[in-house]
Amino acid sequence: MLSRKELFKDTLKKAAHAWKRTVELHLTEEEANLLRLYIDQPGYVDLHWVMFVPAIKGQGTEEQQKKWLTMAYKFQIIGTYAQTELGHGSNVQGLETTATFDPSTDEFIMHSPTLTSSKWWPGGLGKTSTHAVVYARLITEGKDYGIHGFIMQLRSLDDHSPLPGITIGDIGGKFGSGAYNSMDNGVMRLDHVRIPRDQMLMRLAQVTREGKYVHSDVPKQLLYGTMVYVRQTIVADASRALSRAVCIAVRYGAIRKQFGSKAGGPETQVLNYKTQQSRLFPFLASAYAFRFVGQWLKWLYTDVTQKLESKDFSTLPEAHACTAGLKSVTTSATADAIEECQKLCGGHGYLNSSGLPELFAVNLPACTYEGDNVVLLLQVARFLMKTVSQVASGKQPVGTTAYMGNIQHLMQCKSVVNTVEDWLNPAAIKEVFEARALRMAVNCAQNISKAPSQEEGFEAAVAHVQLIIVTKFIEKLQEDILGHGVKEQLQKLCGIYALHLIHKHLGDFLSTGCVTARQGSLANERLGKLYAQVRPNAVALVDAFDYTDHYLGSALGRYDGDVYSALYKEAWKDPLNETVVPDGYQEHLRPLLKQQLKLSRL
Ligand SMILES: CCCCCCCCCCCCCCC/C=C/C(=O)SCCNC(=O)CCNC(=O)[C@H](O)C(C)(C)COP(=O)(O)OP(=O)(O)OC[C@H]1O[C@@H](n2cnc3c(N)ncnc32)[C@H](O)[C@@H]1OP(=O)(O)O
Ligand SMILES: Cc1cc2nc3c(=O)[nH]c(=O)nc-3n(C[C@H](O)[C@H](O)[C@H](O)COP(=O)(O)OP(=O)(O)OC[C@H]3O[C@@H](n4cnc5c(N)ncnc54)[C@H](O)[C@@H]3O)c2cc1C
Repeated sequence: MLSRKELFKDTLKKAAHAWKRTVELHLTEEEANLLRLYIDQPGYVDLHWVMFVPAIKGQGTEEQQKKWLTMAYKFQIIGTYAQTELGHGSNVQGLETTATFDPSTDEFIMHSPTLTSSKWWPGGLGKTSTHAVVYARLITEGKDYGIHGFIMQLRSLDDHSPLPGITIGDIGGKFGSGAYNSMDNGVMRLDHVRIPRDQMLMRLAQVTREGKYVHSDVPKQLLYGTMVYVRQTIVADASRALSRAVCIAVRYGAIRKQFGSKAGGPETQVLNYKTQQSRLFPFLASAYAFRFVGQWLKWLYTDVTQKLESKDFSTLPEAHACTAGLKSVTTSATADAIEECQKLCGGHGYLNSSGLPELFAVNLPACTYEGDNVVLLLQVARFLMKTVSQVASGKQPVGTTAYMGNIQHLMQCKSVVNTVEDWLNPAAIKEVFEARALRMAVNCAQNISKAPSQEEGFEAAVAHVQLIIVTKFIEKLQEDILGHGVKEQLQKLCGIYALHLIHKHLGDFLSTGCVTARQGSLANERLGKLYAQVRPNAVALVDAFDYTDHYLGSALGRYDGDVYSALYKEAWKDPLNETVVPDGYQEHLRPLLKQQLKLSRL
């Protein structure tokens, strides 16, 4: 119910309080992250910690890190990540902002040469950030060396006014009433702003005092390293958002009753309807699947980072493909699922008090930021095409593409599934997912030489990423899992996750010959049985997410199930209910009613 200005100020207040508590309680970095996570309101601090600091860590020299991170860690400066422009977001190489080296003063001149080169979108840029890592085309000795990162001070540290030559503001209201409107996404134009040479982030490349451009021995793709880091964290965000929506829809489904009353008996809980289960339980399974794959991705990222530190860059392409692909598949699935959860809750799901509209509006842009999901899947396709060609030339693939080394078998194998129970076998499931992913990638690679098809590459990428998620779920179940019966429940969810994908993408599985129509129908039968088996534990499986009512923010998802009183109470809090007769009655309603009354008497 807050206006945009009030909402923004509220975000500043919360962020300042969280920082105060972080310092007072000597929180570790991980604890401070959790605190920000549970504040649960997008704000400038996200960009500061999640992008500005990592960009300097990844692209700055040791000296630069020492200088800037010391201030950033103490919040003496607030930073953002200013990459996207009005004219270009996905195509990073198409950015237009220039950083021209002037050897006479040992400075870079930062400039926005066109309207489309205005920086546009960076979070916190609009009203808050004092500094930014700005991405611009480096020009020295008359030559354009492409996009590089530069640290710029944007606002005075005394009175917060923009520095000379910098025009800066907020880009305006966004989707939803609250949601991302707490964030001051900004616009910025630069008019020949001078910065010292040593504010170019120089780990990847340097410009000497004389203006010579010098490459480092690290790959230039590390320029994109911050995005890899954030994409990895977004997978965990997606799993969290999805589990919140599912928690609301499952709990409400157990409370809501419609039809089915015979001879005055109780009506049916909507969660017992098969159609409700087949729409909702795949989301429950996905929430767990995304959590496990998110944990694995965090491990992968840490492993790659350690390798990079010792100058081993071999796993960078795989890390890029995994983070891009998983960010894309999990955020798209999550946005779709939250929207569907709204429908699963019927009319009440459409109320703000259900918590679902806000959850949807906050998570929808994750499909776009940190890389548009389609663009990112096309990157995965590019990686797969390269891997297929390496396999063809005898190279043994590793990591998440290791399965491609089994090409002889996977290109011609037939699924062993013969009964409904056979679909309980993780090896049988894994084999059909591997065969589908490989055959789609190989078909795409073969067709590329004839007529390049983006869609084919996109579909192959989706199949590969789904295989990763299924595989990581199966691997998770091979670990020791505490708690009586917990593993059995997770096995059922793993089955639901995999089989619902077979159901959804049956066309792929059939057309690549991985399963027959009969096997497809056995998978559906198995899926129906799994839904029935999960139903008794569905509420416990969402309670296990351990969300407080406060964090869930939903009248429908309350732990105590007292949904109707909560909805009723929430309704009365609406500002429209502050007066019995609404504002506007005297000016607009009363004259109208009186007029009609007069007319009817004529
Ligand atoms: C931790 C807890 C926190 C708790 C707090 C809770 C809060 C949570 C907050 C979450 C915060 C989220 C905030 C979001 C704010 C949003 C920020 C942004 O959106 S920033 C802007 C993001 N922009 C993008 O993502 C742009 C997308 N575009 C690209 O990445 C690239 O342009 C492209 C990859 C699409 C194309 O690159 P380009 O160089 O033009 O083309 P190529 O395709 O030829 O690629 C060349 C070569 O490089 C490889 N490559 C590409 N990207 C990477 C990479 N990232 N890493 C490694 N390698 C990469 C590519 O594969 C090619 O390799 P090759 O061998 O030649 O095939
Ligand atoms: C809430 C939010 C916060 C953001 N925060 C920041 C930030 O802090 N810092 C920052 O720098 N940026 C930020 N961004 C910008 C964001 O990174 C870009 O919007 C994103 O990278 C997508 O780029 P675009 O907007 O140029 O989309 P476009 O690339 O213009 O996409 C438009 C359409 O074209 C399609 N398309 C584009 N290229 C291709 C292709 N090669 N093949 C097929 N289809 C294609 C896309 O799929 C999409 O459907 C933010 C964006 C949002 C929404």
